[in-house]
Amino acid sequence: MITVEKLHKTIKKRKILSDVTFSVADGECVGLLGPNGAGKTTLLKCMTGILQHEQGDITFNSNPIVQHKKNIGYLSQHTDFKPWMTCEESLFFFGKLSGLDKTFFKGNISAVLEEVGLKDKENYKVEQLSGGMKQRLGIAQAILHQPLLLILDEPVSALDPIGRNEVKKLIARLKKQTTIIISTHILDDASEFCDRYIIIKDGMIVGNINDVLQKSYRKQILVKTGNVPQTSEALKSSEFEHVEWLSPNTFLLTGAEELDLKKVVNDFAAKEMDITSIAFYERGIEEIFLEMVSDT
Ligand SMILES: Nc1ncnc2c1ncn2[C@@H]1O[C@H](COP(=O)(O)OP(=O)(O)OP(=O)(O)O)[C@@H](O)[C@H]1O
Repeated sequence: MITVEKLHKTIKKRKILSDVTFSVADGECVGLLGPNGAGKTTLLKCMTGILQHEQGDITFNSNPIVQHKKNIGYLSQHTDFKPWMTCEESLFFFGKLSGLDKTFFKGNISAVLEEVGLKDKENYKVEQLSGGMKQRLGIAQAILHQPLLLILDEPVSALDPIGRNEVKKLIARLKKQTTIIISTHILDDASEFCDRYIIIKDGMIVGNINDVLQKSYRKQILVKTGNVPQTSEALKSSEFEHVEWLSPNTFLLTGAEELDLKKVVNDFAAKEMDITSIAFYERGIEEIFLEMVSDT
């Protein structure tokens, strides 16, 4: 379990993180989402010990996280591989640079390259790799020492759809064996592997999308209808808090409390409304994210 409690970080006299508190359970894959400049990279760097925070605590299984550096794998937003080195040499170089035990990680390089799907590229130079392959090499470097916690800063944002797909598949595999915290701008991608999302804005945690999803579920029903004039009349007499027409024959019902779908269907049937489809409306994470980070 990782906990971040009342974290404050100032850079050049400017407050970058304020009172940041959250926790991540073992085995979770948590998305850290926020607009540009929200403080995601700063937060992740504080968690890896690259940056020092001035107030607050970050713990890993109840101990200060700095004592657990060997259990953390980190992929920074911009990898710094040398173009002339091969994949194998790159991993060896970075393993040595981060003070890993040589005998251990040397034997592990082959297995890790296999894990990220680069086994047949071990003698390729970095300059010969595609964007997706480079990012997978970055992840290989982050998992070389078999960390318990993997921190990935924007692993997919700079990639084309093919590269994104390669990296997404890899993350989906890794989440079965490691706790992952991942910052990203691409919400659709995040929804493919994240169990939960933490939203950060202006250096503060503004909420948890899952709480909003849970609270709003069953309060809205999306209906498609064939007989619009009669439908409009029937809705006037109903108990719904709000009716929003999304297209000439589609409307969204909002209840003050959770709605009973079966009852609504029966009521509409009694009023002889021609309903072609009816279901609870599930809001997307993008919609909720934009609402949470908007200034209005
Ligand atoms: N070394 C630094 N010197 C000055 N300001 C900095 C420094 N590092 C970060 N900042 C500022 O801190 C704020 C948060 O930056 P950070 O990189 O953590 O945000 P982010 O959410 O990761 O952004 P992005 O999504 O654009 O990568 C920004 O306003 C940034 O300009």
